[in-house]
Amino acid sequence: MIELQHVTKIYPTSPRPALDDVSMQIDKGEFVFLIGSSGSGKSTFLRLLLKEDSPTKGVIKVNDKNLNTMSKWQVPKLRRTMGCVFQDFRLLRNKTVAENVAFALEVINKPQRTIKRVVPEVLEMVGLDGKENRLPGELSGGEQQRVAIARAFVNRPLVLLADEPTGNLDPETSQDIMLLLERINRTGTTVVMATHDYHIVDSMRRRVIELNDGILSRDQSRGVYGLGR
Ligand SMILES: Nc1ncnc2c1ncn2[C@@H]1O[C@H](COP(=O)(O)OP(=O)(O)OP(=O)(O)O)[C@@H](O)[C@H]1O
Repeated sequence: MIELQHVTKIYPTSPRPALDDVSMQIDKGEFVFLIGSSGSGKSTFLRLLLKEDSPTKGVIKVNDKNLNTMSKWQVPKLRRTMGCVFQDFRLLRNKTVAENVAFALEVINKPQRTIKRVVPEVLEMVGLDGKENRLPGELSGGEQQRVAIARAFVNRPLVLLADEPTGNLDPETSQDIMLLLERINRTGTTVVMATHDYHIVDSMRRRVIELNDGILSRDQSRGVYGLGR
């Protein structure tokens, strides 16, 4: 599903590699935590998967497609197979909950009748039915993140990439968001989540991949945040 072979990323302005000879494989349906201190390369890893940037060396494959040799016109198709969720929600402030989710389908030219059918379905799934006409500013942080997850999932991506999705939420709301991500994972969607939240990692016991100054320092199934915790 996701494969990295000896991937190195060196930014022109920075002498130290952001990723240094990283190899790994993530299979369909896995739930993976990507951990590591600030600057260890987690966001770089996610950006390379989305082909927002290219590796300096090495090969990245998503769904058996080599990203290095993929032509420009194939990139939107690649991105359609990957939903993204961020710490800061990134919702459109002047669109309602339903419009935010519908927008993700409009930009890929889904027919209106499909949009009318699937938007309420996904909003119900994330627990937001009854709030479809609210603006993001009229929602709590946890509810805003649910909208962002609905938007990322509405097109049933193969992979959900989440960069610190609970970073702005209190512990209880974070737990609710994790239950939702687990539910999405149970539908067969691979979830890769970068996080600093050790409570969540320790309580879920999923695969943990740790980066340390760009080097893959740990890959553990049913892992915890810090060894010896
Ligand atoms: N566009 C860029 N240009 C130059 N250097 C960069 C760029 N983006 C990231 N870096 C550097 O690459 C390294 C890895 O950064 P990255 O953002 O991937 O880390 P991270 O693990 O996601 O950090 P955080 O947990 O703080 O989000 C850091 O040393 C950072 O300064």
